[in-house]
Amino acid sequence: MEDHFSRQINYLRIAITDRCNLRCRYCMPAAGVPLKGHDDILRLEEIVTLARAAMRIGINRIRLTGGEPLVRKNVVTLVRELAKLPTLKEISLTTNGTFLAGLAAALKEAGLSRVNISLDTLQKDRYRYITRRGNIASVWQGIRAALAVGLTPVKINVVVARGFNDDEILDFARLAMEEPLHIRFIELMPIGAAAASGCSFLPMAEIKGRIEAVYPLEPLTDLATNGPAVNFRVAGGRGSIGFISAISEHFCNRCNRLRLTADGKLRPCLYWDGEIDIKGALRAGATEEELASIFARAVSLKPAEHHMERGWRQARVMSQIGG
Ligand SMILES: Nc1nc2c(ncn2[C@@H]2O[C@H](COP(=O)(O)OP(=O)(O)OP(=O)(O)O)[C@@H](O)[C@H]2O)c(=O)[nH]1
Ligand SMILES: C[S@@+](CC[C@H](N)C(=O)[O-])C[C@H]1O[C@@H](n2cnc3c(N)ncnc32)[C@H](O)[C@@H]1O
Ligand code: SF4
Ligand code: SF4
Repeated sequence: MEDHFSRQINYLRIAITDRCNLRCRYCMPAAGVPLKGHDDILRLEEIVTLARAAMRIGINRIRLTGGEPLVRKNVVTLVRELAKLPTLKEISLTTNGTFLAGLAAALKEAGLSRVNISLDTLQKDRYRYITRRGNIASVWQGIRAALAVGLTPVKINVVVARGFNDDEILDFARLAMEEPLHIRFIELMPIGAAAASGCSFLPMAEIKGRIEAVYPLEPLTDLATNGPAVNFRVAGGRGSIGFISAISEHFCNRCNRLRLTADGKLRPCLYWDGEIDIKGALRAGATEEELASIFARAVSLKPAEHHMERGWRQARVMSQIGG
């Protein structure tokens, strides 16, 4: 369905849980966030019903996120049920990768198309510092498993902050030379815990400049995605590189998405705080057609662009929105 700014909205990001086994400094406070009660979270069959309704307004790609989507029980069953939706073209997943090794084969078999895996450092001790508890070896096992079972292209999400991990930009670029991985450098957004984390913004032009000084980049258009990244091939490399510059060069003019939070709110935009309580309508007995009209209303409320320069005054943190 087209929105008021002639953008085709065909992609739904579903946060299937607000829980996470990690506490990445730019995403969540150390103590975590107050979690929703069991009854407040959408049940798996409710997620499938809402996804089916979303298909009626032209959604044909779904990404599961969170929180950490792989801590949700029965995530494989959810993927299997979603994969049965006749007009769905793709189901993908954004994960921290720590539980992926044990689930990759089952997820692939259930119908998952591909995974994006978050990894902000290649250093063991720094990984534990950034995530406040994670074990980097488990992420690498997840990456290897994803490649082995064909959850490809495997994309690695690297949020870059000055003085935090920017000394590893070239190490990540080298990874794109050596491995069949798509490495995406992401500008830090001032959402949720980011401001209080002490992490400081590094503009994409600087990140890209540092890479290009060593590794020549050629524009790449054939990567299967309409997402926010601008992509490049690294001359002579096995992988590729993408840049997600949400602040310095935002991509809102080609926005294609809606978000559904774990507690059943539709968010027309990552940044704006306007939310529609679609869970309330679902539990009050709305028909699929009525639910589809709520999705259509969310599309009609999409803003032209974000205003992250105004900072963040909302109660939600990134893990509650799904990124
Ligand atoms: N500003 C903004 N950032 C987004 C949006 N969608 C995703 N991001 C950010 O982009 C980064 C990567 O997100 P992913 O979950 O991997 O999703 P994606 O980049 O859309 O995925 P692909 O379909 O593989 O391109 C995260 O930091 C997200 O918060 C968006 O609509 N607006
Ligand atoms: C909120 S996480 C949820 C999925 C999963 N737990 C993971 O980490 O991939 C989704 C994405 O948002 C990114 N993210 C979180 N906070 C961010 C921020 N302040 N700015 C930019 N990206 C952020 C994460 O790095 C991750 O790639
Ligand atoms: S970025 Fe993902 S893994 Fe890290 S705390 Fe947020 S939700 Fe958890
Ligand atoms: S910030 Fe909002 S309008 Fe911009 S790309 Fe993200 S969801 Fe779309």
